[in-house]
Amino acid sequence: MGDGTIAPVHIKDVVIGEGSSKIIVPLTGRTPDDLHTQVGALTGGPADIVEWRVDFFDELDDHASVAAQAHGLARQLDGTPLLATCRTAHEGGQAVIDDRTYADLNVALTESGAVDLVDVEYRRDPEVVQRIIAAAHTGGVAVVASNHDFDGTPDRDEIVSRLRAMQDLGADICKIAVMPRSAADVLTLLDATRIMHEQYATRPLITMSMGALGVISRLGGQVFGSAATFGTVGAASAPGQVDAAALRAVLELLDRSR
Ligand SMILES: O=C1C[C@@](O)(C(=O)O)C[C@@H](O)[C@@H]1O
Repeated sequence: MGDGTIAPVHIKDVVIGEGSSKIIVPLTGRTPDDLHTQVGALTGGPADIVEWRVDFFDELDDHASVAAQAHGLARQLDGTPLLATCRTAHEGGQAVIDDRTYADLNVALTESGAVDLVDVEYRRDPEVVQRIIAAAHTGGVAVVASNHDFDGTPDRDEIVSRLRAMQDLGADICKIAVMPRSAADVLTLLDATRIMHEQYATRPLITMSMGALGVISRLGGQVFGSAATFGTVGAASAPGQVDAAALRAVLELLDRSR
């Protein structure tokens, strides 16, 4: 049981789980040149954290090249924390890889020394998940355990139980994205976030209801206990993400009213 105390996660100058919701901007470039251009467009913008969606990268199979690209991004980001995410096709991403390759890739990323956080799909093979979490923690990389449901919204207890399972695995941050079919589904996600945050969480959560119906959860999720939200500078990485600058304006408005 959580006792209402969430341990914030400190990544460079950013504290997740304290203060305003953090804005995470995804990069979806396929080549080093595309990625360089995308990072260039972030300068002076609202990104607190940048997510590299490694599954979009053309050279995904070459782990040395992935690690080199991570270093290139970290250099160009110059202090903005970097989250590496390989989203598999099981969870709505581009990567069609087996669990062992998934583990090798994520371990290579954590051992590169270039990334600050790594996304781990907690429903991959349990040994694989443990291997990545151990490697990340050995290297001082924070683990964002994740789960995506692009087909629908599980019921409230199921969402809470998935977030609790991620926490029990030793994740530093627990994240879930679900697809609403109705306004009630959006409320289900928000209420599950609230229950988890108030009753069980000992670490920060990131939750969102995707698609057009779910946008409200990306704007106001922090009221219910979501510590970060994804917004775009250019291309989106999931349905329902809104422009990061507009998102910043909304977050500031909410902060001013609190
Ligand atoms: O897990 C998430 C959340 C996300 O799917 C979203 O809905 O904003 C976007 C992904 O890039 C990220 O890895």
